[in-house]
Amino acid sequence: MGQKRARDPKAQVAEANKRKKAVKSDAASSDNHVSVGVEDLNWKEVAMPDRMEDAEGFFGLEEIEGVDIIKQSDGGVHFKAKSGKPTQSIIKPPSEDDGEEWGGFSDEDSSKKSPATEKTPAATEVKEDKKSKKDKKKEQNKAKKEEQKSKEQKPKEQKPKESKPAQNQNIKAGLSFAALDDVEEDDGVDVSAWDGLNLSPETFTALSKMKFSSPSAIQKASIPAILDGHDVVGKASTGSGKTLAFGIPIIEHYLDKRGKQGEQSAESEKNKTPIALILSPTRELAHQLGKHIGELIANSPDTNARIALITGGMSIQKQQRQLATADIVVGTPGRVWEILSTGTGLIRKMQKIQFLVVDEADRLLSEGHFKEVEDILNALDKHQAGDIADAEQEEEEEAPSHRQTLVFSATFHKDLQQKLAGKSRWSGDDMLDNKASMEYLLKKLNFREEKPKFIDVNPESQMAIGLKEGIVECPAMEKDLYLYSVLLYYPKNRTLVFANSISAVRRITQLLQALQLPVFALHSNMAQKARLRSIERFSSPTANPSSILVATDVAARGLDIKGINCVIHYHVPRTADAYVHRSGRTARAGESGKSILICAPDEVVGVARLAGKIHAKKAKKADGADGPSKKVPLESLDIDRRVVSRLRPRMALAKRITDSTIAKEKVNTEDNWLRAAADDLGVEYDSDEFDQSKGRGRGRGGGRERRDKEASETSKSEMAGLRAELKQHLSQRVNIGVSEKYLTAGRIDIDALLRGEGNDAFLGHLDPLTF
Ligand SMILES: Nc1ncnc2c1ncn2[C@@H]1O[C@H](COP(=O)(O)OP(=O)(O)OP(=O)(O)O)[C@@H](O)[C@H]1O
Repeated sequence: MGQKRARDPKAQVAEANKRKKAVKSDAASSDNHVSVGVEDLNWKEVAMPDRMEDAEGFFGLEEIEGVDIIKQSDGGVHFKAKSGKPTQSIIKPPSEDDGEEWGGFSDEDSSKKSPATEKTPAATEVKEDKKSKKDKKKEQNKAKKEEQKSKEQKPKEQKPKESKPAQNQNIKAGLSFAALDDVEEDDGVDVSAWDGLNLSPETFTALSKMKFSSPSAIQKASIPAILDGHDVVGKASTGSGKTLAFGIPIIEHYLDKRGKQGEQSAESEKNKTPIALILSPTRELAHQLGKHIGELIANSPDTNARIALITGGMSIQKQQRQLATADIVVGTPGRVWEILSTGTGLIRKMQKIQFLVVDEADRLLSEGHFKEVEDILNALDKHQAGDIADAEQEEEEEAPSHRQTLVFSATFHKDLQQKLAGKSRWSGDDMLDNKASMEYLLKKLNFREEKPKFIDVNPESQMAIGLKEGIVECPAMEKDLYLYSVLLYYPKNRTLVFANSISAVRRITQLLQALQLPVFALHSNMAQKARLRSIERFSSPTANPSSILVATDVAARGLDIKGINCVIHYHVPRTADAYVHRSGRTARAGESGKSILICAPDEVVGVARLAGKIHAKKAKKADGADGPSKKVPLESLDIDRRVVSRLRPRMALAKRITDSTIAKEKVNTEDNWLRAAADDLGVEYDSDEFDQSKGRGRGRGGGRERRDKEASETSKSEMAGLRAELKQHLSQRVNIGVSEKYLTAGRIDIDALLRGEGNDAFLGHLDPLTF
């Protein structure tokens, strides 16, 4: 095993005398268990690469062969000769040069300077030093493979408990000395549970550093299948690690390919083709996928796979440049197609990908992305094609693909699932209706195998194990008030609130802002930078722990934000799948979390049906009988009505402020638009006249328009008055009359209030909410 270090001339001088002593005493000993310090080793200068462009990183590097590393209790490292080798073979022999100051680089091989070096027992290694770079690489690869092999053969119980696998991987051939420093600080975890998945040492190191001590069920099942070259359709609950289930095999393929090709020359770098295309339904998810796989790469020593992020809302030119040298492409279908179709030779490059990943497949293959996904798939499979004209040629039967197709989601429709699993036939006739169009795309995925491997690790439930589900019933017109109450009941919780429309997201955000809660918005009408900023502010570790993100379903899929403890459905989700994905933003990676539906009386039946559908299999199993389940999966949460009614005045004021602000914005936008139109026509614009001609205030919808107009006419001073009044309310007690405690302007810590302070009487019965 070889080691490298950065050469430090000063340290050489300082250690010279000490080294002489150590050399003498160790040379006298024939015991190969003797350990020596870093400066006692017989370091050899690393040969310069053939091409000067590759030289960066080689200057000043020295290496040594045949040593084992011994970690010291004080965190430092010592070295000993590998078993069977004498200590002398690794230590620097006493030489006249020892006391000399290092004079910088010279054309001469430093090993030639000292005749003594040539006579040492380590002379064979000096010769090895002169070997061609190619030979060295070969040896390194061989050593790496052997190391990996011996690791796999090693029975588990022989493995040390803590940190060892990471260390073993870190100290492999070819690592820089800086990486060795990392070993000392390495607080990685034992990753022996990943044994048997046939992963590279680099990936072991990365997993250890990322503290992923064991694979999740979907990772354990999918990784070997993908590494074996199968097409895989993977289904597993939200937050169960699906990204790395396909991310790890992609990186393994990258490492393998790199190992076979050796060092990338500048030329091959220019002609390089990506190995994977990962398609995601939303920009945020694409960014997250890139980040997550990027973390794996960053923690994997000597792994420089490049990721190109191809999503809307960002500079096309930059993305085109990134794509030219990318190993992995992650993107949304619209932008990916835009770039592929306008670039030169990009389609041809992309046709060589080894992996096509369709994440959140049931959404990606259905909603809104149909045309672009179809275009991309068409282009990927036209093997003789070099441009779009070819890609758009008439349909022809395509040969099975050389690439692997990996399709992942937490939810697949039953019949879609059966088709993916090859259990039912594709219908050729009805491909034009809506539902069939998804089938059409699935067929277009062009799996390389007749039946992809269908891996469903949680057939009973799509919901995460640590998730608790509750429902709060309230009058239809009081959802705002109940939302506010629930938020107050859960202080110090990072909460994601889902609404069904962009306008509702805007309104709720403003309302909660007026109530002085730390709230951010996320919807698809926001500029991309603002979207990312909202997520960043909501999720950053330094963010207020009570942060609230109000979002449309753009945030429902895939987003992995640490520390979301609670998901609130302000509007009932439109489908059972949407409920699963929304709720899946909490209770991720084995954590616990709560999902709360705020429900008007007329929504209850629909919700019960939805919940029944999701929990059907699980409930049946619990009941131990066939037929409809008797168990109600959602827990009904009672909020003390007295608390709610005390909050009502705050809410009324906050609503008036919000309605006025929104109405003003609306009137301004309308006015600006009409003014511009009148300008274009060369006529004078009079808003009152326009209102009269439009019949504002009369007929259907007139009441609403009148209210909007009135709200928009709230004067500045009236607004200031409302704000002052609200401020006063927020600072007042919401006192039921018994306790001295009160709900303050912010959000009270009810747990703290309950701890030994006897506030049940004040806040009423709170137990059901602590589900
Ligand atoms: N083996 C592991 N051990 C511990 N944590 C893991 C492991 N693999 C992944 N994670 C973590 O689990 C979280 C969820 O992973 P990921 O986003 O891949 O889930 P998912 O199954 O794709 O979820 P969704 O269906 O919502 O998209 C991430 O924070 C990730 O870092």
